[in-house]
This record gives sequence, structure tokens and C-alpha cells, in this order.
Amino acid sequence: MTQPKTIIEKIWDKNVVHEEEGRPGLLYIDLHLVHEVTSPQAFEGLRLKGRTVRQPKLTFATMDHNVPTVHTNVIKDEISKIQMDTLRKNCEEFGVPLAGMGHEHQGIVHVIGPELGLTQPGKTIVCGDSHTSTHGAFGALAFGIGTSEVEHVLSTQTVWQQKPRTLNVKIDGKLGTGVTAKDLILALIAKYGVNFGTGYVIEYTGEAIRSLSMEGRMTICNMSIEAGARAGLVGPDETTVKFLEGRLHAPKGDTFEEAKKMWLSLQTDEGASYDHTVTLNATDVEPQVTWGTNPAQCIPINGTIPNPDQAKTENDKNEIKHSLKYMGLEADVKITDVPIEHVFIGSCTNSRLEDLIQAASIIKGRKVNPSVSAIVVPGSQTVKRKAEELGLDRQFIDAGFEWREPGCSMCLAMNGDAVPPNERCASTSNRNFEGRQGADARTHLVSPEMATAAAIAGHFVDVRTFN
Ligand SMILES: CC(C)[C@H](C(=O)O)[C@@H](O)C(=O)O
Ligand code: SF4
Repeated sequence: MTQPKTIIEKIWDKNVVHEEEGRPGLLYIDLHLVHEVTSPQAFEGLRLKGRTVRQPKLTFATMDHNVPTVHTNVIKDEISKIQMDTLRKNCEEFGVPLAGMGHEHQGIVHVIGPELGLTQPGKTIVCGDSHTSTHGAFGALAFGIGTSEVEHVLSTQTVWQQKPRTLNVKIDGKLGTGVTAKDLILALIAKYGVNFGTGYVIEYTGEAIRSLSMEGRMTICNMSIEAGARAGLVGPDETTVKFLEGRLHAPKGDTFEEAKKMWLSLQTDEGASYDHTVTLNATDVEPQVTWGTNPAQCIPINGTIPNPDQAKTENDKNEIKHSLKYMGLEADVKITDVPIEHVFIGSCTNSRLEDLIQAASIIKGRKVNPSVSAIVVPGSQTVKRKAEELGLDRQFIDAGFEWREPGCSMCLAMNGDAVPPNERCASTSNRNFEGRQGADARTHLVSPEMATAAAIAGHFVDVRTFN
């Protein structure tokens, strides 16, 4: 009898083309996603070495980090303009399909891959971007790579990888009303810290994960990297198959039926062992808000800002003090008493149609607080179009939100969208590091529902009682 395997080992074994004891393996890549920030030197490398792109059909590029989200044909920022022009030129020269600015499929790379049906179960997927882990929601082995690896994948369609250790994150129980996938992943990182995934690929299992939509699973897998993991995935099921059926690049007709069989059979075997397991009970999770400068510095909405004097170690004490200072917060204050000036609904964590529907559902005819400036940035042109078909743009605009063009936007402030110094933002993105949303900007990570509620209230508020 063959040894029972995890889905992670199955995908690895299917795609590894060369392996030696104690060394990284050479992994064949089924899909290479490309964006304008991490690709220019990689293409330049090919050019200098006289090489071509080995598999242009397995490569797909978009523009996201630098695109302005206010409607314009003029890119003011010179570096942004150069990166985008360079990507266009490179894609033309090397025959790589591109959804550039103005293209109907343009959007954040981790939103468009799944949306176009490029992301599929069992694939190995890479991109020069850490949040490539998002695509793991489909049962793909998807991880971020550096620019030199981007060049390697462009020219050989393979990458050297250390065989991952496997981590089972088992989330049982049921999510309460008003509690989302974003709250689950924040609570998980708050419980185990920002390094518990280091050296591992995570498989998310358990009842709570099974009952999530694909959008929810993407939110969770997206933030695997914030737990230190290279990748995170969810075994494919009927939810996965249903999401992919009819998508532009998904298989069609009989080929779809065959693919479906293959996808559904791609599961961790009964009795397979993981290198490590951690658990969380979804029933206990409340809406979360980060108060500090890493995603683990996070409390439930009814909590208070931690007091450094109650820290367990000297190190923790100093860390809390440092974060409080940067964030301009006092210990022991209720998080619901903290006022905000900005709201950002967007990013590859929470800018899909479902996120926007859920965010809009909180408005109920109310207005954004006059002290808050709030923007909604759809993850892609497709999301934007569909949201407009549903009238979501009107709901947001009527409430006082700005409705923007798709891109990474205020998630990382590379494109003209930034939080001013010492101002506070409730953000649906994934990183709250110092300076992430602009120099001295203060970021609080929350779910889309919690972001809308905060925009209306002008401070953090429990979305479950905000009627
Ligand atoms: C610019 C890119 C390399 C970076 C990443 O790898 O994640 C960005 O997307 C981010 O979220 O910080
Ligand atoms: S939305 Fe943010 S996290 Fe996602 S790829 Fe863009 S910059 Fe990175």
C-alpha cells in the first residue's frame, strides 16, 4: 500500500522534476503571474542573456501596484509610469498576455487569477509577490518568489524550492453572525503569532473552512504569509468547482467534467500525517481589530488596548510600548473609543464582489461620518463592473464613500493613495507595518463589514450590534 499523503505532498510530487536528498527540488510551474513591480529586471535579464519566455501561455501579466485609482490617463508619478510602460513593452516583446491599464480584465493580480479561471486546483502557481498564497484557496500550491526567481521561471518554467514541511490549521465550529473569514485569520495570527507558519505550507481544514465561500477562503489563504508561511491551501470541493465553472480560462464541456473529477480527488489521504497541527474554534471568534504594527497585535472589538505593564516578558513589554507610541494609542482604552480619519475598503485580501456586497450591506441608508474620508477600491475591472450592475457604486457614493478604479491603492501607498502622517485608517488590507499606508500612517486591519461600520460611526464599532 502506498503511504498516505497530504494534498501538499501530492502537488509537490506531481510537479517536481528533479530532487536530491537534502537539497531544494526543481519544481515545474503551471502558472506564472506577473506584475509591474517585480518583473522589469527579470525581463532585462532574459534580454541580456538572449533568452525567451519558455511558456508565454502559462504566463499572465497585469498592472496593479502603481495604477492610479482616480480616473486619469496621465500617470503623475515618474517611477510608476516607467514600471508600467516597461511591463507593456516587455509583454509585447516576449509574447506574454497582459491585462494592462485600460484592459477589461486589469486588476490586482491575486484577484484576476481566480476570476479569469487561471487559478485551478492542483496547479503550482508563482508570482513575484508574497500574497500569491491567495491562490491556495483553490487547492493550488501557490507561493511568492523573488525577482531573480521570476527570471528563472520566465526562462525555464521551473523554480528551485525547498520541499515544504506541512502544517494543518484545523478550524472547527461555526462563524457567528457578523464574523468573517478576515476575523478568523486575524484571530488565528493573534493566537499563534506572526511566525507560526515559518517553513511550512499550511493546509486549512475543518468545518469552518469548508463552510466558507471561495472569497472567504482566499482571504484566509492570502494572509498565510502574515503567519510566516510560504503558502496556504484548502482542498478543492464542490464550492471550488462551482466557482470555476464557466470562467474564461477554465476548461469547458467534457474537459471540464474530467478536470472536475481530478480536482475533487485531490485531497489529503485519510491517515496522512502533517509535520505540525494547530487549532482554532470559529465559534469563539469575534470581530477583530489590530491595534499595533503587526497583524498579531490584534484584539476582539470588545477588547481594550494592551497595557505594557501586563506583558509576560520584557521583550513583549518593549514591543507593546513601541507599537503604542507609533500608533498614538493609550493602554487600557477601549478600541471602540478610538476615532478614525480614514477607511480603505480594498486590496487582494478583501476587494472581491462578495466583500463589497458585505461592506455595502452595513450602510442601510446611513452616511460616512463627516470626520472620515472613505474609499472603496474594487479588486479588478470585472469586480467593478459587476458591483456597478448591482448598484453598489451608488450605495457607496450616496453614503459618502469614494468609488475608485481597481488597483492595490492604499494597501501600500505606491500609487498616490496614502494615509497622511499620524492619521488613522480602518483598512481591509493585510499589513499594518509602520509606514505601510504612507509615512507615519496608522493602520488598523479589519473586515469589510467592520470598515463600513467604522466609516459611519467615526470610530471602531461592533458590527453585530450596529443597527
Ligand atoms: C510589491 C510586492 C513585491 C509586495 C509583495 O511581495 O507582497 C507587495 O505586493 C506587498 O503587498 O507588500
Ligand atoms: S493589494 Fe496590497 S498586499 Fe495585495 S498585492 Fe497589492 S500591495 Fe500586495
